[in-house]
Amino acid sequence: MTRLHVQLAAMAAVVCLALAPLVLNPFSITLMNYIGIYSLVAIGLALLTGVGGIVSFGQAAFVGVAAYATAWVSALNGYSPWLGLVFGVALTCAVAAILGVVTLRLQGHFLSLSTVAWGLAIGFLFGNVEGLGRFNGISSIPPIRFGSLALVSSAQIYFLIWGIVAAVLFLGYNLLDSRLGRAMRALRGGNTLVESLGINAFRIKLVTFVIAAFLASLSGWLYAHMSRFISPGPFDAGMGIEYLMMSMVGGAGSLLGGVVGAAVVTLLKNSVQDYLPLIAKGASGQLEIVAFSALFILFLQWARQGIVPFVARYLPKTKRERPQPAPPLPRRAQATPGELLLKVEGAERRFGGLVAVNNVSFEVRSGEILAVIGPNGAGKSTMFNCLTGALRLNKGEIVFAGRPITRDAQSRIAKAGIARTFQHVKLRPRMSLLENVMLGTYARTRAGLFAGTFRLNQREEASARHEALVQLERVGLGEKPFELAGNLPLGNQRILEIARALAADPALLVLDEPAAGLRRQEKLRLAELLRSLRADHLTILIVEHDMEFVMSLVDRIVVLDFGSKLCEGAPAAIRSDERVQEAYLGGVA
Ligand SMILES: Nc1ncnc2c1ncn2[C@@H]1O[C@H](COP(=O)(O)OP(=O)(O)OP(=O)(O)O)[C@@H](O)[C@H]1O
Repeated sequence: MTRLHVQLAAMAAVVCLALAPLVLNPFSITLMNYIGIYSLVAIGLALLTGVGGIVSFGQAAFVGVAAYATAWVSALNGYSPWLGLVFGVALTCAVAAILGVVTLRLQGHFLSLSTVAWGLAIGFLFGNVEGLGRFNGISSIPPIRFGSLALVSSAQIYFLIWGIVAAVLFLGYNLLDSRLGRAMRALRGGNTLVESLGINAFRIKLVTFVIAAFLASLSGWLYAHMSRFISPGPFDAGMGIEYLMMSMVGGAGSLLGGVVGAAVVTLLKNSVQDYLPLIAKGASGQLEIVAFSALFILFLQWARQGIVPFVARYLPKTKRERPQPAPPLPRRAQATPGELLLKVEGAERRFGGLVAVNNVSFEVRSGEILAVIGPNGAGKSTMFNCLTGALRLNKGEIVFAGRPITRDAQSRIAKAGIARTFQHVKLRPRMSLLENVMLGTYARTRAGLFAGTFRLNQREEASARHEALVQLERVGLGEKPFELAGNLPLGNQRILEIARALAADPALLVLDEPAAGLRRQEKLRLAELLRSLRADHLTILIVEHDMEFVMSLVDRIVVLDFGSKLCEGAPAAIRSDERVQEAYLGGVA
């Protein structure tokens, strides 16, 4: 399947949607309108929950904020619904930004629970504010107007609703395929991965959160002016759960899944309401919820990943063109070989009473490969994490390229030129090799939200794509750039991480046990790659267990034992040092 096929399918869908009001009865058109309105919220949730991994139960509250805002502006104060749109969107985004700043630093379940809390709180607010009509709501909301044309009938507002849904899908897919979108898709890999790429994880979460709220606000605005009456019910916590259900049914992480999920849940609910009274006379009110929940549980059992990803598995994959040469991305000024690049002075890190790193000092000079070795628990990883900003030192100082970085955030350290790999590989398995490596170019590129959504980033994207391909070829993985990273064997996954780090154009490459879990042939390939990188004057700091691997590769070695530096020197000297043999090498030396 080519890009042309995808475009033709999208055009066919647009034509079908455009013709639908001609063949559908008014009831079905109204149902379609609701599906469109719900889709906007579910697309936002696909971004927030499916892509970003932030489970929110509170989106209905954002729909409500915009619906009440526009009703207040237009019905209670007599201004245009368009002013209501501006006010509703601005207010919702502001509320989301404040809630996001307060809650998005929470981790895991606590974050989701906080969405329940504010979802409930905002929902209750609507029913208790005198000026918003309490539980009676606000009526006589005017219709949206285009000049003299008022969108009164459901067939009239249909085109506006679905026009917005189509635009949101188009722009949303542009966004996902951009620098910012890739950063959003990396969020599920955890903060450490994201920050190690020079990305401010909190800022990306906040942007994603506000975008989802923005889409909910569009939905709220349309809802208020379509139904012309609002009350707290449609914005309560129950509806918040339903939106989440829609995005999961359609396929969390798939924007199109948001639309499919909204359609399936709305139609299913409608059918349950229609047919249940025939089966259980009299008790249908409560049974409806039971029947609906049972269907959802069955769905979770059998098609957990959602409808769109399930169907997509059986469709032919879109063929992509190999990236073409493009103007290179900016490069950083590299230190001259032999120049002092990194200086660690009196580093100390404690965990409670345990001193994991104790008064450790060493230097790395530009162009060399330095290994930090030591027995299990010697403090290598802790030292490594302090260097990259994942942990803070309790005492001591780290100076990189002449600048103290001791208290810098991880993303700032990454931007300064330290690129890392992980002991336990951190890749995005559902992203291609090329996209994984493109993540490494984040700090070298600039395109933001606007440029990404409106495709004003194409020159920079072409450069980033080509840079990623160059790095893939450099490490020997250039043959199948569109393969999914999760399909690679472990050895190649480790090498792919190195390519991603190289795409950042680092001044210092830090590798955390790169040979762990590799077979002999894979280790030889890795050593060959690292030698070729040294030939390119790259500076490498390596934490490794495999002595054979380290001895034949590196220029100097620092040995840690029980958190302290035991000694430092060339591999031959370290190999023959009795203290090292005793502490660590044992029979290997
Ligand atoms: N987050 C933590 N909380 C408490 N103790 C920790 C933490 N991280 C590490 N430690 C302790 O600090 C000491 C040094 O651990 P570290 O992981 O840095 O050693 P290492 O040399 O990397 O070991 P390995 O080779 O097994 O990875 C160990 O005693 C470890 O138990």
